Amino acid sequence: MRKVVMNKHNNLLQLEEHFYQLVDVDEPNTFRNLFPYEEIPKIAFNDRIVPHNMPDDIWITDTTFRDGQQSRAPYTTDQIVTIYDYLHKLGGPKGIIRQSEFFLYSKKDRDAVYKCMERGYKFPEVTSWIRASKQDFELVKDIGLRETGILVSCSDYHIFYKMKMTRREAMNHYLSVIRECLETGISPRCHLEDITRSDIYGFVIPFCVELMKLMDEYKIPIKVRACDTMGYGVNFPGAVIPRSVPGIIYGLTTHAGVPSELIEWHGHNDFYKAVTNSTTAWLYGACGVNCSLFGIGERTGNTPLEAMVFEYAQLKGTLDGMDTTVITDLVDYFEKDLDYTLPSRTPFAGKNFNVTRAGIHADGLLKNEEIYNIFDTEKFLKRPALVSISNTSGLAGIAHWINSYYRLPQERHLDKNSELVHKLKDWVDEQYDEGRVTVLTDNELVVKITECCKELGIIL
Ligand SMILES: CC(C)C(=O)C(=O)O
Repeated sequence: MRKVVMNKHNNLLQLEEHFYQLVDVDEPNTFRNLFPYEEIPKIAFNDRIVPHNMPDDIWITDTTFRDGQQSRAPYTTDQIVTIYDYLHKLGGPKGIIRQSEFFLYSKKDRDAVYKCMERGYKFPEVTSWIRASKQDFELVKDIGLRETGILVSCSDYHIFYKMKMTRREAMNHYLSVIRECLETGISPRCHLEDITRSDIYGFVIPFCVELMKLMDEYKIPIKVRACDTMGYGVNFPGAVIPRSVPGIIYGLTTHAGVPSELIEWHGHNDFYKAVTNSTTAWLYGACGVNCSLFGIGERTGNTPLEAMVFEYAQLKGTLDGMDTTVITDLVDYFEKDLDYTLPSRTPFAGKNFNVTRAGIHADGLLKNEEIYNIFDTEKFLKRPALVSISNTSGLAGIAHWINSYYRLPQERHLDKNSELVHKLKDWVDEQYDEGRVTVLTDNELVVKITECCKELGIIL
């Protein structure tokens, strides 16, 4: 079959014989050159450069209640509904957080779905994740959902070792399940598990070509979720597939003909690349990136949803109505109600993400907050830039701590010449001279400041 490939401006990119046939190998291709197992995985380059192709509309989808919940104690129904409310508010009226996926396994799972649907929000749309069986497709339909996720693992690790099938058998099996889903009138979202260890041209593209044929036949959208299950994806220009995120997205759009709006990237953070890989997927043609709140997900976690909110704003130059302050409300909710404390250095969310310690930095912060703060964190996250007090804080750091902790208006700001600041600095130095090795807590500082204020006859 001949295949004409155009870009979005209708220019002819390629005219080629369409020969992406399934390569039905006898032995699994485990890409031992890239994944030797007894050695650290390798990143190889062929220097093939893929063009940027960011869709005009990009969005975030959420897996807090699916991949997220898989890796922690289950949320109660009320907790799910509360988090769902927050996601709705965070995503804003344009629904930048477009969908959220839910298990349907137990009555409790289904109750949560009903309660979230009762909210009547357009966004995030409630979608499901099920065992791929006729009975479950009927369940999805009965509940009133439009789309469901189906597992279609695509690497030979899964096909040969887990499913004990050949590629042909796996593909036929997946296609018959997807056909069954379409027969029920439900739109399938195909989770291509372990895509970054799969044979892209020998399995993934031929399979997706078949999916696109089914989509044509049934006139029901079929989504392709590219799952970087083990976090092996890389975004470096010229890296080889299957590790290359640009290469995978290019293959899906250009060779399998999957439209951008039907492609999602699902990343994991095993090599610290979940965020950049997701941004890369956007840049090279996927409309959706699938994320979980605070990155809570299997092992090292998924792409943190809050990070992609800020990636979105940086790429698009606008938040498009997203309310970023909700991120701080969610942090408080997770800490107070779910007893989940985020690592203190977690970007945008951890206790210390915008806390400066060293005296010399605090001095800069005091002169102009922009020197050591990433953006107006008070405006966007209700989190003013802070300095914490330790042996390296210096007078400026102490002055800044008092100004921000007591929220003193600009005209009452203390500077490093203030008597109170000097008194406190003497006390802080004493603490560390006596061998203290930890940072001073807010409470300790407040007690000491109250005492000093009394002595000096000052009211803050
Ligand atoms: C189970 C699959 C779909 C997944 O979440 C992943 O690949 O990370």
